[in-house]
Amino acid sequence: MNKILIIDDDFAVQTSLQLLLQQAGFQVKTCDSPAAARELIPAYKPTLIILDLNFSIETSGEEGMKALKMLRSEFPEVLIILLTGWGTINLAVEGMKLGAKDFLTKPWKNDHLLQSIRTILDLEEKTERVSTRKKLDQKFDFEHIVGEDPKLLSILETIGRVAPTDAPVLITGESGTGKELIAEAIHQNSKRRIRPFVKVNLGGISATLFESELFGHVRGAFTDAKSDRIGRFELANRGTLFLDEIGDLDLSSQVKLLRVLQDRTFEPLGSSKSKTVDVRVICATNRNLEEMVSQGTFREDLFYRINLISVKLPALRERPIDIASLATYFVDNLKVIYERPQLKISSKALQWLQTLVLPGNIRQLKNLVEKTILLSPNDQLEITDFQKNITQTNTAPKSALPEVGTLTLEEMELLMIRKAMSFHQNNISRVARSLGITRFALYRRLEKFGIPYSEE
Ligand SMILES: Nc1ncnc2c1ncn2[C@@H]1O[C@H](COP(=O)(O)OP(=O)(O)OP(=O)(O)O)[C@@H](O)[C@H]1O
Repeated sequence: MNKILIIDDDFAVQTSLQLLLQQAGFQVKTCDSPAAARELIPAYKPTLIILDLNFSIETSGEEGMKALKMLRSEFPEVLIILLTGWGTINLAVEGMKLGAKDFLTKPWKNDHLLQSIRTILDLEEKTERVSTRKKLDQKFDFEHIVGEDPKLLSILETIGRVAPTDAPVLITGESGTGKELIAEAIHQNSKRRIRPFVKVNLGGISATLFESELFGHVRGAFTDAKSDRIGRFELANRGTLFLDEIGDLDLSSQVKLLRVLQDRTFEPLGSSKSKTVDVRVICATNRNLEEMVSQGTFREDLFYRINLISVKLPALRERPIDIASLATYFVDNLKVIYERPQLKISSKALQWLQTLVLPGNIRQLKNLVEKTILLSPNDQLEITDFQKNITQTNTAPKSALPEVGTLTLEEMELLMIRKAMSFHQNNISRVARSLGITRFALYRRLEKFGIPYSEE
């Protein structure tokens, strides 16, 4: 049984938490100071500690932070959840940086607290690593997600593991890398799957629209509000809310979002009646939120609230081994839709597709395949069929170097190797010669980038 220790100098808080957690099946002890906790922990060996940051002797929270530092350094294996008031939420953010697993604001909601504890314990327990696609498919439902690149497999492993918990997930990655697909897969593999998956695109949304869209409004709340409207939070109740382009949200909306994520309550625009919801939140963005936090354009507390788990999807150019299976998958789907059962891609064309620079990632590859199918009368699609549908900017740079900042040196190296492989039809000696390296050095790089080859 998991053991919990509550550290709080308020007797009322101690008893109410103890009662709640015991009823939920945990073994619980309480103490009223960090010093007492230090005595107790070695013998009691709690799995998780709930630490109140605001001891009543002083309200700045400094005492609580000192306690957290002590606990992290002396008992690093114990999981810690912080309790804090709204006034000191910045301390909780500092606490997350020091290794606390989550923070809750007072007054806490019992079910929210229990959910947070269970999620954190669950995540700690299931650390088993699965490595092959086959194994993952036996355990989870990733039906529409194609790919075997190790970077993708490790992402699928993570989302499979966290899907059943209520942990918020932040998905980052360039446009078209499959963020929405991953969000859907998390929902699909969770116990919320029979409930709604609601998507909201926050890109370019104004502050008023944000409120009425997410929280709903009552009739007359503003000039155009002719009738009541249910917000997306309520629609997603007991399901999953997918907030796309979270990095585009303005600061005043960020604070409103933080409140509802903290308290799980909100008021529709124009209403004073609070509503409570049970929603799992998944966010996505192609922006760098950490950088935005340091520039002050994204709230740090919101950042910590939404990314208990974060996954970064690789760009398609970082997982070229999946290009062939993705293209084949799109053809297999489209041949049914367009009633052309004989459609396929020649192996030369599949190899050629792997040499393309596709800044629009999987979406661009999908569009290219579809356009080619629509415009080509042939059942076997060849390089020339694809070439007609791809604009110059999409193909590998021919003479000029790409813009600074668009590619790293390593990505450039990978592109040049792929281009040379394609040009010399995988003849290793010629490829090595054209790149000015030895065959041995080329093999090493082919291994590193996971480019298939046959030894000479
Ligand atoms: N691994 C994959 N297997 C099959 N199809 C995929 C895969 N990843 C993405 N796709 C397809 O590529 C298209 C783009 O994916 P998606 O919309 O999820 O990307 P995104 O990262 O959310 O893009 P944006 O940032 O522009 O919103 C979709 O049609 C999706 O079904």
